[in-house]
Amino acid sequence: MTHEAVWQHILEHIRRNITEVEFHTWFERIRPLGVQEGVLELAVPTSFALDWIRRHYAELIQEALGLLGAQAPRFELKVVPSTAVQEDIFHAAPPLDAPQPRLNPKYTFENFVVGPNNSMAHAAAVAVAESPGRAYNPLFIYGGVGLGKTHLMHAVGHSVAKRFPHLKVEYVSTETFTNELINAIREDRMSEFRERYRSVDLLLVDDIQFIAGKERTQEEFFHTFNALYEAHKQIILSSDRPPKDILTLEARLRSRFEWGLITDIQPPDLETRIAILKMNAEQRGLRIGEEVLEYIARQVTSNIRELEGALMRTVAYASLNGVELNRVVAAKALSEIFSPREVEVDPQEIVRKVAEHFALRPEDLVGGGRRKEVVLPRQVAMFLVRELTRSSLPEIGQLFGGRDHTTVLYAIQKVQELAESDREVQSLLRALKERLV
Ligand SMILES: Nc1ncnc2c1ncn2[C@@H]1O[C@H](COP(=O)(O)OP(=O)(O)OP(=O)(O)O)[C@@H](O)[C@H]1O
Repeated sequence: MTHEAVWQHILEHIRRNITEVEFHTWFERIRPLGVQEGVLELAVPTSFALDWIRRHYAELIQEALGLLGAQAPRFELKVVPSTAVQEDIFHAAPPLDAPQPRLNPKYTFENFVVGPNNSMAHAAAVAVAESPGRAYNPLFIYGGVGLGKTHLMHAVGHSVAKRFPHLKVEYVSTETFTNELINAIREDRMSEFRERYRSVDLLLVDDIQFIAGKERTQEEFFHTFNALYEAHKQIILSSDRPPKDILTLEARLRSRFEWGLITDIQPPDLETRIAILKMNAEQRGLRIGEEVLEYIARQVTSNIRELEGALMRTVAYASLNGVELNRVVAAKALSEIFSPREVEVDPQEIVRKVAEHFALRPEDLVGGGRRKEVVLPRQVAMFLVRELTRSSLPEIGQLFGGRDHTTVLYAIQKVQELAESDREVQSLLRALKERLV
């Protein structure tokens, strides 16, 4: 199974470096066969393809292998005529009688790990899936990049499609909605466009923040929204921020987005990250030790897509170099993508350590209290989270009880100033950092 992880990584690199047409023509039919003594074996469908790939893409494949940490990057091509065409999950041929919504088959409720960071959003999604159009309408899910918003939306889509096969489910990104609208206007097909979106029973719209500033799209979406809402059809929207923070959004749309339930997804804590990695490894048939999983989970704290990428990179690295996957190997595999400041630090751990140092409880630091004894420790904790993790200012604000990013910025500047003028603060920060990294 590990050779497939290696190949997926190589494909990602190749895809970034060639055109879609080239990728589709030459790479989608290649199948990884295995890794023998550090050599990756690949099956291609014809000898013509073998020749072409060897002549035109060998360097690119070697480069990708090198980036994965292969010491002596090598691969071998073999002709295997029966190689099936790789099925593109998003464009799998729909059955003739029922067009399937554009849903990723992997994004189901069964594959979604529930933790304290997403339990509200998950519960709301389940409720909506059980009685679409009746529970919360619209359901508005917001949260940072790669935290599972799309996954949850698709999970509702799958569940509804299974429970209520007669209902029509449509998933669309705001970008696609906008492009389709532009094309419909240009080609004089507006009534077809309207019919398409107003005839669905469950409409899932991803990244709705991108509607900001697009007047015509807002206008059209407003009417789609009203038509569906009035007919008790379910609408689910995802965004990287709550409606009130989407600037240049028409007031009438904003208020509609706020009619139902607004729920957020926060970055997962360490335990949830480990559980996600565990599930991922199991699904791919990989057996990976607890300590390796924990190590990876400590590296990537605020983006689950990156967390999964780190797991696959680690597996690929071990496989290509023919070594057993342990903590040291994982550290080597990830050392190039994570600079030292990001290594090993979990924001929650910073809060715990700082609280412990000042003989406070972690809840005191993330809570709303403004007692003098907690103000400086909280500012120090915010400063360290900024220094030692990749959390953004709004993410830090959220971690510390939903504070505004300007408060976080103020805290960081304050500690910075103190550190420059006060030796005691300097040594405090040094001591805390040593205990954390
Ligand atoms: N709770 C979870 N359990 C299991 N996998 C998860 C979970 N949350 C996210 N993932 C996985 O993380 C990856 C990123 O998730 P997703 O694309 O849904 O994020 P997103 O919030 O929509 O990101 P973006 O802001 O980039 O659109 C996906 O592979 C998804 O399956």
